[in-house]
Amino acid sequence: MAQGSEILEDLYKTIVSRRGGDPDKSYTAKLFARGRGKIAQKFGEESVETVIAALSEGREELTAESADMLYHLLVLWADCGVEPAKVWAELERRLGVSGIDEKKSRAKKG
Ligand SMILES: N=c1c2ncn([C@@H]3O[C@H](COP(=O)(O)OP(=O)(O)OP(=O)(O)O)[C@@H](O)[C@H]3O)c2ncn1[C@@H]1O[C@H](COP(=O)(O)O)[C@@H](O)[C@H]1O
Repeated sequence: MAQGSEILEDLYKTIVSRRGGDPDKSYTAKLFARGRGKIAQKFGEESVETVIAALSEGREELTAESADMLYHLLVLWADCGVEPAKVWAELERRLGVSGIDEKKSRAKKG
């Protein structure tokens, strides 16, 4: 099975390729045509559905809702021109930095 990041990179490429496509043939093209507000709204809805699945449904539902949420997040990144590699780099930069320590250093700065 492909690595998670490879799947997300491939999906991102597919999503970008749908820009300007036929909204009757591609759900992604339909989302792009409806604009960033709609894409962000769909991501928000899928995020809430993921929370509901985690709190009151089973692992299968949580898995499916997580996939919906990730797909819509990638459409949002594509619409905003954020490449997945940028996000991987940010996550890599944070590797080994405790979230607790990072928050403390922010409090000192502020
Ligand atoms: N991973 C996904 C994916 N996950 C969810 N969805 C679609 O997201 C939609 C969510 O349904 P909703 O009823 O919530 O959304 P909606 O119909 O816009 O509802 P409203 O907001 O209009 O009320 C469904 O049509 C799902 O099929 C996805 N559509 C596409 N992909 C991937 O994107 C690729 C390209 O898809 P197309 O652009 O459709 O060719 C596919 O091969 C998949 O790999």
